[in-house]
Amino acid sequence: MASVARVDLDGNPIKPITICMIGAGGFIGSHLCEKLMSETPHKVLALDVYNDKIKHLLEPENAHPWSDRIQFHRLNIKQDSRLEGLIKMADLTINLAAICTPADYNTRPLDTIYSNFIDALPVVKYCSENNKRLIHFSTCEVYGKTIGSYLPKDSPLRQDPAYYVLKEDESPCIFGSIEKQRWSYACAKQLIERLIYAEGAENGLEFTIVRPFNWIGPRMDFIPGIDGPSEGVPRVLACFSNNLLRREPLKLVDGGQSQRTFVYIKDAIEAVMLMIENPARANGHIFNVGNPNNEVTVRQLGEMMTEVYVKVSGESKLETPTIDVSSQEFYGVGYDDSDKRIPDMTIINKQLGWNPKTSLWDLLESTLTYQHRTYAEAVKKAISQASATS
Ligand SMILES: NC(=O)c1ccc[n+]([C@@H]2O[C@H](COP(=O)([O-])OP(=O)(O)OC[C@H]3O[C@@H](n4cnc5c(N)ncnc54)[C@H](O)[C@@H]3O)[C@@H](O)[C@H]2O)c1
Ligand SMILES: O=C(O)[C@H]1O[C@H](OP(=O)(O)OP(=O)(O)OC[C@H]2O[C@@H](n3ccc(=O)[nH]c3=O)[C@H](O)[C@@H]2O)[C@H](O)[C@@H](O)[C@@H]1O
Repeated sequence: MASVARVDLDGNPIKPITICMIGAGGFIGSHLCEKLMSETPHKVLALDVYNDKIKHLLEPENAHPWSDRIQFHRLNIKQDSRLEGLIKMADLTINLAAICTPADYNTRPLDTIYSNFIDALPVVKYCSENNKRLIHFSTCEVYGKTIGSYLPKDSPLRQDPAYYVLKEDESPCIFGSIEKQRWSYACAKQLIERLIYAEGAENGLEFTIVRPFNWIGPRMDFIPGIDGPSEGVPRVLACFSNNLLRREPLKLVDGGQSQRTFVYIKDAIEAVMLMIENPARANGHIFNVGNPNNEVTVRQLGEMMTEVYVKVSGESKLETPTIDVSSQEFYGVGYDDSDKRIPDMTIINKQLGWNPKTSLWDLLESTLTYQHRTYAEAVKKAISQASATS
């Protein structure tokens, strides 16, 4: 329910605003819309090509108290003359639209670059020309590889945080060669960040850039063959969930040695809310949003997800829970990987006082409970239909 006397971090009352949210039908957008509808008085113009993940917020038969505060506009920002008008109607634009699954970066590099750079250009331009605030979603991938990854394997400096902790205002962006098309996404995101920063410096655009570090939770991506293409390759949470639901071994790319820090989507959404409602503290900043305490190798993630799934589903563990696959076999030519991603939290702590709360075990428990409840029956049905026709 929208509360009456909501105040910002400086004790000032928060005025209701209208937000133009582009990519509102995706994973992050769906959680942000849910939060804005259930806990604030703000209005959302929700733009996307799809709305399946926010249908529960839009259906009139549910007679939600917020039904006059959310409006869905089905449009593709690549070619739609309504975009500028919608940005003008809002106080703030949040741009989430992007191709952001690694399986696409090396196999559809042109679509990836167009989506993450070219298609975002008009959004930045309209915000700048109409003096509208912009919160743009970039990625932790703009850091690329750590400095430490270039040191000799046995160098003691690899243990020194100066060589791996990622800082918004200091760390370089280190990508592989052009043949490693994996970096097409990170490079496009870096250039749009630079363009937004330049619009701020030269034309006074009020902007905030968000660099998410592996946000995960319910509604992330799709389960192949159930609510997405059978041959599709989603991000790791959905890949491993799919394997667990189908009782197949989890595939560890190049031995699962890469490291990631995972943050629960609900914790991360709190950070975005603080940015929305504290413009004076958020404008002009780039924020890492992640959980430095939840670091694991991908192999450890697979092992933990296996344990958690046994607990929430009541099913037994496979004799061979994981298998190794090469990145070339799994993603094709041109794949490369970030070795390690630990966010420095100094800036977000200082500006917004935000800290993540949820441990990796707890966030996997609630997420895999959701995956099991949502998909287990459908997966069983699909498997039995496939065996009946083969
Ligand atoms: N989830 C994460 O941990 C994470 C990490 C780093 C960066 N990000 C960034 O955050 C943003 C949102 O990520 P997500 O995980 O919610 O992804 P998502 O794929 O679930 O959501 C993106 C949404 O944008 C929409 N979209 C894409 N192109 C569009 C277009 N041309 N016109 C209209 N809508 C379009 C898609 O339909 C989709 O619903 C992306 O910019 C992504 O690069 C996410
Ligand atoms: O989430 C983020 O912060 C960013 O990073 C992700 O990149 P990445 O973490 O590499 O993507 P995942 O698909 O989640 O893969 C994580 C790791 O698991 C591995 N993996 C993935 C899938 C699988 O089945 N097995 C497996 O070992 C990958 O090779 C990679 O090392 C995506 O690029 C973006 O969504 C986003 O910008």
